[in-house]
Amino acid sequence: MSESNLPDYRIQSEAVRDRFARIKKRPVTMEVAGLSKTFQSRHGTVTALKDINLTIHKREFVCVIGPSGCGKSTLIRILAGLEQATEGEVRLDGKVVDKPGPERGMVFQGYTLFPWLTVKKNIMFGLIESGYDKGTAEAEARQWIELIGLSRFENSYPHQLSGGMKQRVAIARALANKPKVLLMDEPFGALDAQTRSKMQAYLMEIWKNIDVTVFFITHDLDEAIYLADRILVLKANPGEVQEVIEVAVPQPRHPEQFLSPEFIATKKRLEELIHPPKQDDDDDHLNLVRMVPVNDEVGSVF
Ligand SMILES: Nc1ncnc2c1ncn2[C@@H]1O[C@H](COP(=O)(O)OP(=O)(O)OP(=O)(O)O)[C@@H](O)[C@H]1O
Repeated sequence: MSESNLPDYRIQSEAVRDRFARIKKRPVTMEVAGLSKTFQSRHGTVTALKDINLTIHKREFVCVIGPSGCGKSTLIRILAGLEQATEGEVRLDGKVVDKPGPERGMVFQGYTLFPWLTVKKNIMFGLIESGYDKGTAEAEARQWIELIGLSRFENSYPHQLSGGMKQRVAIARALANKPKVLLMDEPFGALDAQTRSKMQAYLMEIWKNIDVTVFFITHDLDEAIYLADRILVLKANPGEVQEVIEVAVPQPRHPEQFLSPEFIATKKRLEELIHPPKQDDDDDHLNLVRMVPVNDEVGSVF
């Protein structure tokens, strides 16, 4: 499809409009209000986040995208309660977040499973911590292991699993505690392309069946469009909201939609926001100096 034939990325079909209207009527799960974060470093003050405002409704899937250094990880760490805001606040069901809590599950890129525990015991760990007796925790863990299709591996250790399997266990472990919000920081970033797309489809499938709100950071534009109801686009220096996009691609999502006009139009918009055309005065061009003479190529065109 040529660019001139693309629809405006903001145009929604009636079904998509209705879906967003329904989402907005749901209760607010998480609210980010006037959030700013500065760090003091050797080079001075870094404004990692500046005046971020966002309201996320129950069972919404929000993706965050932006160039390196725009504050994505800082934002998710503040939502997790691992980092404190300099200004503003985060509220979960109306309560201010100031420390980690069981109502927020986390899945990060590095496999955060306990290497010395089996799949089953990794999933049981949080359940026992939150007061389940061993028998109930074990029964609950088994249900999750079945749901993620790893029953044959319940007694395996993380090093015996592939990257995709480890992330499935990490997701199950986070969801077993029945969090209200699942915070995911580039959870599939370390996976090869094929495993990554399987994991995306798989996460969609789980999310359809579970009452959880998802906040998901990614560098991958296709991943953001495929997964998200809304995409929060940040810019760097300082980390500010550029745009919040309601994805016009209908739900439920399926891989054929990657070629749909709405998908391509949204991707084009994200590319414009994240990789704007270079200005002449940009100072990040390569300054290549030939270090050794390559006489046979002088004047040649290659
Ligand atoms: N503990 C810290 N001390 C000082 N500066 C920090 C600290 N943590 C983050 N920063 C700075 O804050 C800004 C945002 O960092 P952050 O890691 O949140 O960005 P990001 O969007 O997640 O980056 P990437 O996509 O590369 O992971 C960067 O300029 C970073 O150098």
